[in-house]
Amino acid sequence: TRSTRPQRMLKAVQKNATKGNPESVISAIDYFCKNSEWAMNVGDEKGSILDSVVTEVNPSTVLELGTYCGYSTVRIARLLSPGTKLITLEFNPAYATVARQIIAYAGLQDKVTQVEGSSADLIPQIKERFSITTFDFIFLDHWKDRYLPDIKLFEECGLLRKGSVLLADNVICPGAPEYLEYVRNSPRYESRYYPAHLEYTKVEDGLEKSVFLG
Ligand SMILES: O=c1[nH]cnc2c(O)c(F)c(-c3ccc(F)cc3)cc12
Ligand SMILES: [Mg+2]
Repeated sequence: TRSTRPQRMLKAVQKNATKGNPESVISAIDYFCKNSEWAMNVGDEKGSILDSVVTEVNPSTVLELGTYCGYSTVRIARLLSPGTKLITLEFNPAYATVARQIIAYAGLQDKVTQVEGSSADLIPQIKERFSITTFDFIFLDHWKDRYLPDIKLFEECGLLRKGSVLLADNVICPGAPEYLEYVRNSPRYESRYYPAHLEYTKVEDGLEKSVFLG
């Protein structure tokens, strides 16, 4: 039976990247998406913005919503301080299976805890299951309709502290207008938009960075 796009992406990583070299894994995926098949990785332009925010925050506790094939997981994990782990959540088991192999190929499996399921189910379990009090950094890249309910869930579950940074992908395309309206008008957040483009295209998109003010 025909392979899936994530499986073909994994093959491209295994063929073109160097095992244990995260930069080469990132480059191999970007090359595949620019020259073979578009895929919904955050990409190199928005990925560089992600890198700069992660480096600035230097987080001890990290959550990613939406693993997909692990591209942004690798981008984030490669920048974390020794001993720091990130939790990444994926709803689609086929995506999670490919991500596990791509993260392992990059040699970053010890810095990543993969969880399969829905954010609505996972978020209320995090404190208990992972002994986390609050997150320093959260990357929202799962489903635009879950951005707003999930940020409210973070607040309700006490997972944010003064200074927690949330970075959301795709706030323009496909777009998360209700989320933007909330973080930009709530007195509890300081929000800033980073303009960029939809991965591997000229279409406008960008990242919204929102700092929880407590
Ligand atoms: O569902 C998504 N989850 C997370 N990230 C996405 C993304 O970065 C996209 F570009 C897109 C996307 C898909 C098809 C398009 F035509 C445009 C954007 C979707 C997602
Ligand atoms: Mg995205």
